[in-house]
Amino acid sequence: MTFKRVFGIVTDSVGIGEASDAKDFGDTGADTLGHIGEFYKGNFKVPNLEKMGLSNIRPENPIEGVPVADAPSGYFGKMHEISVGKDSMDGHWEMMGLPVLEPLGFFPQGFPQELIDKLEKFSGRHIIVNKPYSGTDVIHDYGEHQMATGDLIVYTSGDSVLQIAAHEDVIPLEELYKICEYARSITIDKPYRIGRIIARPYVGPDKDHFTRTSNRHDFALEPTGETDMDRLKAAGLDVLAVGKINDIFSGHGITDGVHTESNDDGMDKTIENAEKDFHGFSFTNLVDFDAMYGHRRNPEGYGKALMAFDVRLGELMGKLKDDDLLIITADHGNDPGFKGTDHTREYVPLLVWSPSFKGGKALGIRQTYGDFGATVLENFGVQKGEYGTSFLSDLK
Ligand SMILES: O=P(O)(O)O[C@H]1O[C@H](CO)[C@@H](O)[C@H]1O
Ligand SMILES: [Mn+2]
Ligand SMILES: [Mn+2]
Repeated sequence: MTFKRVFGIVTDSVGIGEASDAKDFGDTGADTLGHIGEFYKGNFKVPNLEKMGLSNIRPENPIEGVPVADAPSGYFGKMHEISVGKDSMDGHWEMMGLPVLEPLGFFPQGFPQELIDKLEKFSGRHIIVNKPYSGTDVIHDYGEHQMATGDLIVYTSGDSVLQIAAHEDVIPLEELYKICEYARSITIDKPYRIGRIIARPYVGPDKDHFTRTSNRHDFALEPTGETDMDRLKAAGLDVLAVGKINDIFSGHGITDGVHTESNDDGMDKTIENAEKDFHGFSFTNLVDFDAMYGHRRNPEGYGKALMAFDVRLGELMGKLKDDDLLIITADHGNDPGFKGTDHTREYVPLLVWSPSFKGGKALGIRQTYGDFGATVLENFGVQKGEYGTSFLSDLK
C-alpha cells in the first residue's frame, strides 16, 4: 500500500520509558509517559492515542489511564536512538536518516573565556551567568539585573546549546538575533561544534511576571549531509514543515515552512495542510510538551497538554483521506517526574495510522529513528540513504 500524503508529528520529548542505553546518560528509570500516567492516577485520558495502540507498545506495563486496546486501529512500536546525544537536533536528524554519530560540543562548566570575550566584543555587552541553568529560572534570577544593566544572559543545559536570554525592551529582538547569528558563525567547528544557538527573548515588568515569547529562534548547525527531506524535495515532492522543523534543518529539504506559536497553533497548521491538495510529506513539531512542561518538571501541565493534543488529533484524523498516512513519534524523552531539568534518554513511541487501515499490529522495537524517514522514502519510491529500515510493507 502507498500513500499520496504522509503526515509526521513529533510530540517533542514524549518518551515511553528508559532506552537500553539510558544508563550511559544517567537516565535509568526515566519514563515520560509512564510518570505522567502515574501522576494522574487513572485520569490521564487520551482516547485517540489509546485506540491507535499507545499502551499496546508496552502491554506488560501499560500507561495508567490508557488501557491496552483489544483491536488497535493503528500500527504501534517504539524506536531506539543511535545518535550519541539526546537533543532535538539529534532526534530529528536521525528520523530523517542522518544520525549524529560524532558528539557535539558540550559545556557543563560554562563556555570558555575566549568565546565569551568574542561575544562581549561583538555585542558591546557584558555577559553574565555562563553555566547550565533552567531558562525560566535564569530570567527569574537575573532578568531584573539585565533590565538595570543591559548585560547579556548566556546559559546552557545538558544539551549542546548556547542560549541567550534577552528582555525584548532592553535588547531589541533584531539585536539579539544578530548576536546569535554571530555566535553561530564562530561555533560551527571544533572545539565548539555547538548544536544550537538559541535566542530566548522574554517580556514582563519584574521577576515574578517575566514570560518568554514565541520569538524564540534556534540557529542550528546545518545538516552535515543529505537528509530524507532533501531526498524528497529533490524528487519533486512537497515537504511542508510546521513549527521548529524549519529551524532544526536550517531550512534544508523544505518546500514550505511555517512558524508556530504553540501546540494548538501547530495542530491548526497541520490541519490546514490536511485541507490542502499536496503530494508529499507534512512534518510537524509540537514543542510545548518539552519547553513548557518537560524542562519545567511539571507532570500536571504535561498531561493536560497531551490530553488537549489528543482532542486536536481526533480533529486531524477526521480530515485525513484513505490514501493519507499519519506517523506520530517523538525526538527524545523529558520525564517531568525525573531529577534535574534535562532531556532523558528514552524509547520514543511510534504510532502509525490511516483511515484505510482495517486494524493494526506491532512494529516492534525499531533500531533507529531512521526507520521513520526510510518508510516515507519507500512510500514515495525515493532511494534511501545509509540508515533506516522501512516498515511500509508491514502496513496493510
Ligand atoms: O530551560 P530552557 O531555557 O527551556 O532550555 C531548554 O531548552 C533547550 C532546547 O530544547 C534545552 O537544551 C534546555 O536547555
Ligand atoms: Mn526536542
Ligand atoms: Mn528541550
